[in-house]
Amino acid sequence: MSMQRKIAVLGGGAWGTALAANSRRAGHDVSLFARNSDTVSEINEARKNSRYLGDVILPEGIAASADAGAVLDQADAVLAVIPAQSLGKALGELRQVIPTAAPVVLCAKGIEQSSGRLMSEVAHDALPEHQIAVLSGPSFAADVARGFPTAVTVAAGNENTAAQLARVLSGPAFRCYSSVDVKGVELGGAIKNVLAIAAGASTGRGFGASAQAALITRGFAELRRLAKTLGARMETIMGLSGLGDLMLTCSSPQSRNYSYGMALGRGEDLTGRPLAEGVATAPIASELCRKLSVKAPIIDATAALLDGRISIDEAVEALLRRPLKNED
Ligand SMILES: NC(=O)C1=CN([C@@H]2O[C@H](COP(=O)(O)OP(=O)(O)OC[C@H]3O[C@@H](n4cnc5c(N)ncnc54)[C@H](OP(=O)(O)O)[C@@H]3O)[C@@H](O)[C@H]2O)C=CC1
Ligand SMILES: O=C(CO)COP(=O)(O)O
Repeated sequence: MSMQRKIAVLGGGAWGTALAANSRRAGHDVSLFARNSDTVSEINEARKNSRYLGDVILPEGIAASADAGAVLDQADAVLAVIPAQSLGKALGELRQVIPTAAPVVLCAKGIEQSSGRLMSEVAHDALPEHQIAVLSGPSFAADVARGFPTAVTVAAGNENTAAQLARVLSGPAFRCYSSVDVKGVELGGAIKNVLAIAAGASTGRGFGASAQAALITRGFAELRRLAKTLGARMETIMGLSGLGDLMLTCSSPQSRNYSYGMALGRGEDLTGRPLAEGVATAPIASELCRKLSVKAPIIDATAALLDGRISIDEAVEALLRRPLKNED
């Protein structure tokens, strides 16, 4: 059986375009829905998406369109690459035109601020008759768009669906591992963005590498606690979509969340910056932890910092002054 499929990508930003490029390199028929007509023409005519991916040249044959119905027609799999806070509304609007046989792979990393729902919960509510999967892991769009080696995890509740999607979405330099732990995979992606803002803020404020390592490690403990409480598997949290993505995002200014944190730490103007999903996820992640009685002082401090309730120095002082405890 030929592995060639029709892959429909929803979202013409950095990650949607990079995943379209990867799917094309994997030999699929690829169509991409972008709502911006300049993005559509540039992808079709110049094989570029300069607004989001600079001068990266995309593979031939990605068919971009602002007509979602045409993009989704006959699709075998759908990659939903719309930011977390807009995903529910967008999927609800597209429900009638997403083929019910096509699994919908969620690629956004975040928690819906208005409801506290994880992306899979948002999608199940918007598309109750579709199979939902998630793709997450350490993967900068620019790296994937350029065809640099990358590994991610694809999770679906059904083991065969996850394995099939991993086969279909893997490309020459893009290796997908499969998992049935949907919640674990999406939690890692959502929480690492919050922790990356904290790590970036620490760096931007001028604290050293030791502070950064402490924040990442203790932030990871908060992710583990939350994941355990929500029934995710620890192996997932220790894997690509958890620890792997945390390491990547908390250590590179290529990350928009980390660089947002750096700008915050330096006291720079934060208006007009690129998407940093952790900004919207931090307050709801903090609230979720509070509701579940999960101790998450770094997530809480990041939410308070973003909200302007405390300064970085006050946040650090409060973290350091907590009663001494066992390292668990
Ligand atoms: N960039 C990366 O390296 C990675 C990103 N991700 C995740 O992928 C998600 C998307 O990120 P990314 O692509 O980088 O973000 P970008 O900001 O680069 O692009 C977002 C895209 O989504 C479009 N969009 C927003 N709302 C809607 C909507 N309602 N309907 C249709 N399109 C919409 C925007 O359209 P317009 O251009 O018209 O504004 C834009 O093209 C995020 O959750 C991110 O965390 C995951 C892994 C890697
Ligand atoms: O999710 C990502 C890498 O895995 C991209 O991170 P940023 O959204 O912070 O750029």
